Amino acid sequence: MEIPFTKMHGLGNSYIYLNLYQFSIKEEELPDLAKVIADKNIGIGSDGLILIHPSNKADVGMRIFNKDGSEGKNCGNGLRCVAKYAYENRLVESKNFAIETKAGNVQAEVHGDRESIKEITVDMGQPILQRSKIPMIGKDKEKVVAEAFSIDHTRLEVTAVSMGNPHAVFFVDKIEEAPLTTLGPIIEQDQRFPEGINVEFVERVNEKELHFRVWERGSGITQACGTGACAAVVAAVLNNQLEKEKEITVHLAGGDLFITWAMDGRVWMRGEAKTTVEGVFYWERNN
Ligand SMILES: N[C@H](CCC[C@H](N)C(=O)O)C(=O)O
Repeated sequence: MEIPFTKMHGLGNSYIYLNLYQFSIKEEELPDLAKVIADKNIGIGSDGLILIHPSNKADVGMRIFNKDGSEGKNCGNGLRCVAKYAYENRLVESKNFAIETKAGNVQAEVHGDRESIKEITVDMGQPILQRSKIPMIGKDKEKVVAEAFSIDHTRLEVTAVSMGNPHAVFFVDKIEEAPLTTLGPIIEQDQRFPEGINVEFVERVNEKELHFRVWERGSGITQACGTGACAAVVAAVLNNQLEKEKEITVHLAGGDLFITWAMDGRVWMRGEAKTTVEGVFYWERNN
């Protein structure tokens, strides 16, 4: 099967993008396709697969699949890339339009002209803070903020935030000492998170900056995570480390994102999106 694709990334968080306005693929084939296409040896190599599809709920639709073939419900870096692709390829005419995700619609705006889009702003909506909606098991109190969380003989404090997809945020004194590779995969699968979890370690630099590293559910360490950066800023405000309404620079491994948790409760994300490769993937279903 010949599959036309575009590889794009947001701060090094790369996905293979398929334009389902051009062709279709069976639903049951998507997890296997995501695993193969994201594999650097037998596929193209990326953090996962993203579908850009016609929508009857918004101007354009996005679905995200992780490296392991599991489907996520939202993807901040993916949303910026989808917005760039949709505007450049005239799937939408306006610079400001709605994108459907499995977590609901978001509003995106591209900045710059069609030939040179500088950056994209996305209204990521309100974070979800109620334990049972993260989801996280335990006594269902309003929020999970700096809750004692022991794992693998290590005592941590977790703040849980959903941006349509679940995030466990842990504050550390020095980001370079964050136990990302040791505790990331264990926390991802911990039974306290019935649907798994994206894991972020965050260091507060000052009242307008955070350092950030992530172990993603279904993809492992990535260079950046847009929904994770939003969750980190929300968690920092909840822990009285930052204030609402200020634009925070989140320093991720792959670069900077600019996040604001506005007084009305909505989270705004601003950042780049890049196209790196266009081509055809030759998929033999048995590999
Ligand atoms: N990299 C994405 C998040 C992927 C989330 C996915 N790992 C999951 O929730 O299962 C981002 O930029 O927001």
